[in-house]
Amino acid sequence: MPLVNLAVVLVSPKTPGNIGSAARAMLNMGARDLRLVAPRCDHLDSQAVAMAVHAADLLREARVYPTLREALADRDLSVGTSARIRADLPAPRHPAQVRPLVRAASAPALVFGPEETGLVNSDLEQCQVTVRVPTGDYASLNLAQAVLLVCYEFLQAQDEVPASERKTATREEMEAMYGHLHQTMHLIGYTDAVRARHTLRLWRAMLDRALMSSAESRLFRGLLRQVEWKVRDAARCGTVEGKAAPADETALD
Ligand SMILES: C[S@@+](CC[C@H](N)C(=O)[O-])C[C@H]1O[C@@H](n2cnc3c(N)ncnc32)[C@H](O)[C@@H]1O
Repeated sequence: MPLVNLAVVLVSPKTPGNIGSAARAMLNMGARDLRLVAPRCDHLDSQAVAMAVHAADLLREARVYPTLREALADRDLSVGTSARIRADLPAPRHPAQVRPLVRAASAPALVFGPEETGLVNSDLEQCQVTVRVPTGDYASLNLAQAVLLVCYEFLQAQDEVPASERKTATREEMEAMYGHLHQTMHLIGYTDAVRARHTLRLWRAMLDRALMSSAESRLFRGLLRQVEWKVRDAARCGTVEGKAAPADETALD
């Protein structure tokens, strides 16, 4: 079965040959949707076309985005990839461990980083999960080889069970929800400008694990709207019902 609706996102790739080889690897695994975020070279360069071989159409059809957020907006699962383990982010998983997530998704994306540096933390924060292909001591795979291996793993997952009918929230809906959560946290004094990023990161990791549906993300935002309304109404009337939570109950970070 081909990887019907999988998008492969290359963030800021530098070398045309790598983009062409990545396109070839995608076609090998049955994926066709290539997305480039702020590429640093021409993806239709002759070297890219030569390395793509029969996948040159994927290069011609590739879409270019200014930001990762825009490239992921219509996706319901985004999986980051990294050769490195980062101290300040959740540990990456073995690719086989994300099979249940892949099976639940109807519009997944795989995100790969630039050749020299890999994805930065703010890119990985936009992914529900990060995977790392186990290797020998030298962990850094060539970009196209990483695309081939991780797409292969996705293919195995999709082959096991047909895609679910459940409508998982898109990344655009989830990002809008996180923006709303951020705003509400500030309004109620749950966090401040210094701690906000870290606090939100903890909440994002927890809520991303829930694989919310569109309806559930709207339900959550309904709760946030009610909190906002209540706080503003109390401020208008000069009363606040109930007590604020003790500091140690809210201080997760
Ligand atoms: C050449 S690597 C970048 C290496 C970079 N020095 C780093 O430490 O992340 C280019 C991209 O291939 C993917 N990649 C390379 N090795 C990987 C591995 N072992 N597991 C998962 N992805 C890998 C990642 O997307 C990475 O950003």
